[in-house]
Amino acid sequence: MGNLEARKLDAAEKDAFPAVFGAAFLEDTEADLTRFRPLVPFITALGVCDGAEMIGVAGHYDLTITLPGGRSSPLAGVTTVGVRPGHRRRGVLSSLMRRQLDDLRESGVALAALYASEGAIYGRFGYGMATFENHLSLPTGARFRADVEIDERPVREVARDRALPVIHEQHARVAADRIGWTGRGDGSWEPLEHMRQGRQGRNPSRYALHPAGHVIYRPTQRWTELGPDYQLEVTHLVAETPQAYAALWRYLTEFDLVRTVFWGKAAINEPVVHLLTDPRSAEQRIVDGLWLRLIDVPAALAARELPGDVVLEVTDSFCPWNEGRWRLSGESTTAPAQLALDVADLAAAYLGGTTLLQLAAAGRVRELEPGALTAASRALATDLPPSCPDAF
Ligand SMILES: CC(=O)SCCNC(=O)CCNC(=O)[C@H](O)C(C)(C)COP(=O)(O)OP(=O)(O)OC[C@H]1O[C@@H](n2cnc3c(N)ncnc32)[C@H](O)[C@@H]1OP(=O)(O)O
Repeated sequence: MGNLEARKLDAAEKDAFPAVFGAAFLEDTEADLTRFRPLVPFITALGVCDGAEMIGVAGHYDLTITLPGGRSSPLAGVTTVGVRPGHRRRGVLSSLMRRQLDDLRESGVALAALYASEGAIYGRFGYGMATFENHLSLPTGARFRADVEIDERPVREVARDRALPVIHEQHARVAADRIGWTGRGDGSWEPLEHMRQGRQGRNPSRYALHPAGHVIYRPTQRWTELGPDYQLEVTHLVAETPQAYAALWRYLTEFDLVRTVFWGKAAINEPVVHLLTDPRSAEQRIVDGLWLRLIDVPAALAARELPGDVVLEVTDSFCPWNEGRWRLSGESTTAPAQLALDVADLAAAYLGGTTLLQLAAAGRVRELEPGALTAASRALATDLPPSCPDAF
């Protein structure tokens, strides 16, 4: 194998991009590639070639993310990372990550985030687990408490093209104050959502609108000797009020033929559990969600406008420009460090999804001056945990 240097792909080279990504995920039939191609124009793509053959790719979308405090920050939504089987464990991914983070730094983006296919891949590149998601299942017929208030205006099934404008408006209003929610301004959301529909034999999505919320879901039809055993898989559920939220869940849990409603991207504190007479009827499993990378530590800290003034000693072996002492405000300092941590752990705590106290309990954060750990942990913590309902 020759030179493994990653480089930016021009428009013509990007034609090869879907086939490499598809090969990496063993999803490269013509139908797979056709579904994926409309996304390519939205992706800033990097590739690694072995001679004339492209063997590895990585890309990103230009997204935004809502930070604690309500500010929206640019976010590189890292996506479509893959190396062809037969070319792995020789540094192709490392070369792609190197180039991607260098390019993003040069373009002035302070944050990158991704969903990891496997949990052991991205920590070495300075990504930390910043949000968690809840694989939540509810049996249909789960009873709501008698005092739950429901916005009784009807929920209606609507065709995709009529639903999307309403969905985008509702999402934008709600996303503005939900920590971790990504913005859809680059136009990639619609082709992404469309691409997922037929993926891995899934049924098309259905769109149900309420005047103050919506749910997008996919049914799976199954019949057993005892009758129907359908599942509804929610992919998006957005409500502008608690009463609309209750209306959407009632809609989902009262479906004829359906036995289970599943949502893989529920929040870890998903309010539906508090609507139920028997909260145990909700099955919940917490897994990692967004992995966040602070590409520019001082800019990222400044964007959060944190209270308190603790001095952090940050290590970052993959992006050494971040190493050094930083105040929580993002200002560089020569004052003695009060807390020492790696950039991946600062990223994990950055949106409030993990606290520094939790990380310290695992030995990942060292307190150098008494009191500094609690002060910094409180400064970064948020009242509600972050979540991110969009996949990319
Ligand atoms: C955001 C997303 O798109 S996530 C999707 C990621 N893609 C996939 O899962 C598709 C299937 N897998 C692949 O295409 C490849 O195996 C990749 C992209 C995960 C890794 O590519 P490679 O070129 O083999 O990685 P590379 O050789 O640069 O490995 C760098 C280091 O990460 C480690 N590593 C790589 N992949 C994995 C893994 N899946 N699990 C654990 N460690 C891994 C390597 O062992 C190596 O460690 P070292 O530095 O200690 O030797």
